[in-house]
Amino acid sequence: MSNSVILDVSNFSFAYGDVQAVKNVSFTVKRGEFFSFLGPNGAGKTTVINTLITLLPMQEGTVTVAGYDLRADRVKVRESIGIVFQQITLDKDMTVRETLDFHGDIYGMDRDNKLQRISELLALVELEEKADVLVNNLSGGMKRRLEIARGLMTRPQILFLDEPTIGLDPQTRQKTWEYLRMVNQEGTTIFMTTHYMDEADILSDSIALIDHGEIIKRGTPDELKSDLGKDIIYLETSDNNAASALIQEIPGISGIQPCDGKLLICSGNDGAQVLPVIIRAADEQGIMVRSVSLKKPTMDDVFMHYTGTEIRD
Ligand SMILES: Nc1ncnc2c1ncn2[C@@H]1O[C@H](COP(=O)(O)OP(=O)(O)OP(=O)(O)O)[C@@H](O)[C@H]1O
Repeated sequence: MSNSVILDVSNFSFAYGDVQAVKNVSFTVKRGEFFSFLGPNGAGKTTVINTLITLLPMQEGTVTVAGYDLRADRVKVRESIGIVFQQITLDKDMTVRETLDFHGDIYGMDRDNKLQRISELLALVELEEKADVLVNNLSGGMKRRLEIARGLMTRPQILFLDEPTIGLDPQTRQKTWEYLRMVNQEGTTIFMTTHYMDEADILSDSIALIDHGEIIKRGTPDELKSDLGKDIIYLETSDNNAASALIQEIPGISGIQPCDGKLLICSGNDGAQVLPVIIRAADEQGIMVRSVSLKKPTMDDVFMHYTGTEIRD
């Protein structure tokens, strides 16, 4: 394994009885990278992350985390990682400071190191003024920040976050993104699962798209978007099948597929020039165009293109 690879997943599969949740997945994450696992509900994200953080037993394949084998060195893996779960897992009867202190004790941190880290982390997540407030009396966003701080107590090499902003309001999501960026800039590798397109787009150096237990695409956000083409056209017609066959023949069209009653058309050329050609071709065949929209590719379009569906909430 090269030094720059901190997570190496090779031919990993996982089944819950008859349900094959993850199918022969392979990928690597580089040290220092902000990596996102993006996929709809039920895609297999939590199964992968829970295996990597040793909550689920390792089934098929080979995985190394921070250089440690996930089967042979589970304790070493645990010592190398921090975890922020999908659900809030804080003890509501502890104060903010006690939460961090207790976590340090569980991991056997010496007192000086622990106190130093608590003060650094309270500053990082801006909870200094809440240090002696009970968790029960914190807002949802503050709780999330405290969980991030707790995940960082032991200076993990990788911080794993499962849907870190689920259920948060837009402002608190933005704030959480800021903290995660800071953490990453301090050198911690981040492995995040999310089903929010914007979150993956804005934060990640690298994204793996997962659906039905398989990785269907990997790349930087820019690569994923530009791979779709220059422009995206959504078209609804009186006969989408016939229109699709027609449009495929038009030069510059790099992809076309049905999506929620419309056609998602990827154009390698300027969409504003391609669009009149499409409409004329449809008109000549007696196909009525009911609606049309033209836009630059976003992560939503990337997802629609590769899964043929919108994110399922
Ligand atoms: N304990 C379990 N027993 C049986 N099947 C399970 C169990 N946990 C998950 N599954 C199934 O495994 C598949 C993957 O689920 P998983 O929770 O990993 O997906 P996910 O992408 O994390 O979804 P979400 O975004 O909803 O958390 C789904 O089909 C799910 O129904």
